[in-house]
Amino acid sequence: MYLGIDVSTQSISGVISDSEFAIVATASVSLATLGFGSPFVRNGDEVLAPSRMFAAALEKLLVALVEEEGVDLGEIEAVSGCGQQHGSVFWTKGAEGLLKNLDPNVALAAQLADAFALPLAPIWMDSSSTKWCRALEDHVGGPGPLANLTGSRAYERFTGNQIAKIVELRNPEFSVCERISLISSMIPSLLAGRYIGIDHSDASGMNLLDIKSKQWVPALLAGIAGRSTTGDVIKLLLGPPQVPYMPIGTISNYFVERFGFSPDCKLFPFTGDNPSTLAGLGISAPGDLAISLGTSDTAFAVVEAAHCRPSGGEGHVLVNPVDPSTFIVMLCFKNGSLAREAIRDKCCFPQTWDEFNKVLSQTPPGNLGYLGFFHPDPEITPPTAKPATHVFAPSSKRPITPSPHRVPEDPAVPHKVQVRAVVETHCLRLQHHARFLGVTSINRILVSGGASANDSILQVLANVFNVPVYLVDNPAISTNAAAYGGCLRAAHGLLCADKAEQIIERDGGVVLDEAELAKKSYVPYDPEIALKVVATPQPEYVRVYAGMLERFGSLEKISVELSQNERLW
Ligand SMILES: Nc1ncnc2c1ncn2[C@@H]1O[C@H](COP(=O)(O)OP(=O)(O)O)[C@@H](O)[C@H]1O
Ligand SMILES: O=C(CO)[C@@H](O)[C@H](O)COP(=O)(O)O
Repeated sequence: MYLGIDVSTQSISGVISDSEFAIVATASVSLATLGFGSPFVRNGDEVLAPSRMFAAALEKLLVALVEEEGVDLGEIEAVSGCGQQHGSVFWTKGAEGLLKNLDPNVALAAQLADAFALPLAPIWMDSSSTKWCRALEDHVGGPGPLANLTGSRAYERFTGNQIAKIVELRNPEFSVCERISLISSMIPSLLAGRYIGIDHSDASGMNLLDIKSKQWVPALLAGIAGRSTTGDVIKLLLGPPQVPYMPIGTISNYFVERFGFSPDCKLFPFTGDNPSTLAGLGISAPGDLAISLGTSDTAFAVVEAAHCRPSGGEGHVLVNPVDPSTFIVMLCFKNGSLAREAIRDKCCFPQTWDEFNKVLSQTPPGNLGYLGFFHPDPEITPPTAKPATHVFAPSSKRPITPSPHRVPEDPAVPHKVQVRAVVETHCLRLQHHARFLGVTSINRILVSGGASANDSILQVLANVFNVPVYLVDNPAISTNAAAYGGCLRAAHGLLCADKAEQIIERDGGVVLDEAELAKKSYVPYDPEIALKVVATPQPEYVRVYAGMLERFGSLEKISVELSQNERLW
């Protein structure tokens, strides 16, 4: 059996599959139930999470699999998984010693009370590093050169810029740091009982990795080091980037003794949650667009290397963790589920998704000409510096709302209009910005994430994109696509390791082309077998949305300008 684990923004999930990838068990634990309060803390533009919470989450997940699902973890042959992207973990001096000597009789998080130089570390929602973003871009000649090298212009949540900020503002804490992990490399480090490197794919979300050579870029490491440290020190703190599909060792004694894992259970690098979802949904075909409607809304697709054209504009190019001969292109919107929830809780009674859908059905597609932008958090795509809410009446280019910061209370914007506006805007922005990904034609959309359970939202998505929307026809997978990707990647890694061994035995010390090996060993899970269509385009409404796209683009620009410049109010 394989175990896939996903540590995302609001929960940790585990999926166990058999060797044919059929689901054996699943479990999920809300991060809000672990005794750390909310899974993240907002402090102005900073958004931070307690690193120790992720250790507590791993423990609670394994307890749930054993005690509630009755799984014998001794049957797990290999483990892989993923984490919310970009979030960092700053281990303090001596922390690896703690990992190596964990006492199986004591809970994991309790033993890591002194393990972190920064008990609270930035996660992907943090937008506080703008100054360091501009400095890094300047350091290499601007956003274009940085994007051509790393796949993205400088983004606030990208870990390199967050490290630069910590080097400058938190130097006493930084100076006692012995290792920097991403959340995705922290979890396998816990499982292995030693530090595990950051995989190529999640490393592409740091503004530090050359996505073609898959090495840290010395000039960028020096750029984030500032005056108080050096690029070489940061390189040591990050450790070498990790090949995503090669084994990293076996599980540590702590997990063998405490949870009954086999000492032979193999570990493979964890990756980012979006790349892992790509693996879980089996996205490899041209024309497939994955849309994840989790805390963030993201859209991503696979592109051939030849078509990968980072330009310093929108979106990201990431290394593909299952096929290194291709890349992933991705867009991320920060105001996804939490913005929809805010409108639901304000406009719907009872505050349920069923009621939300009922209210949505009270207005026609096109919302009688109303369009609304709801950003309780500063947005990533397109970037805004402040939270803002703007609702535009039909034909108007000036928002109705009197305050840029609050969801409008104005009776001129009925609740049902706001409900439709948040859904339509979220779908229109995906369509509008997907054009910049370089994905030439989209034939179908595969959805995942919490809101993919909502057929009414998916119907709007199908009408806006004018393509059918598919869901994996198994709720255990569709609600856990990122964790399921961990099972598939663990199997892929085992195959790569076996092939590597055969080649060495057959040919003696041949130099392995690991990328070629990965491609040959990658048998994408065949999604055709298990996919179901959940929404098909309705021609009369497709026309309505096609007619709204241009206005959407110009109103989005106005909304961004207004939110940058409060004086207008
Ligand atoms: N039926 C639904 N309709 C719309 N949104 C939903 C529905 N069910 C869950 N959600 C949203 O899904 C979000 C959680 O999604 P999930 O993918 O689990 O998040 P993450 O992976 O970021 O932790 C919640 O914030 C919730 O608002
Ligand atoms: O920042 C990004 C991607 O670049 C986010 O998509 C995070 O990876 C969080 O994912 P979810 O918890 O919303 O799935």
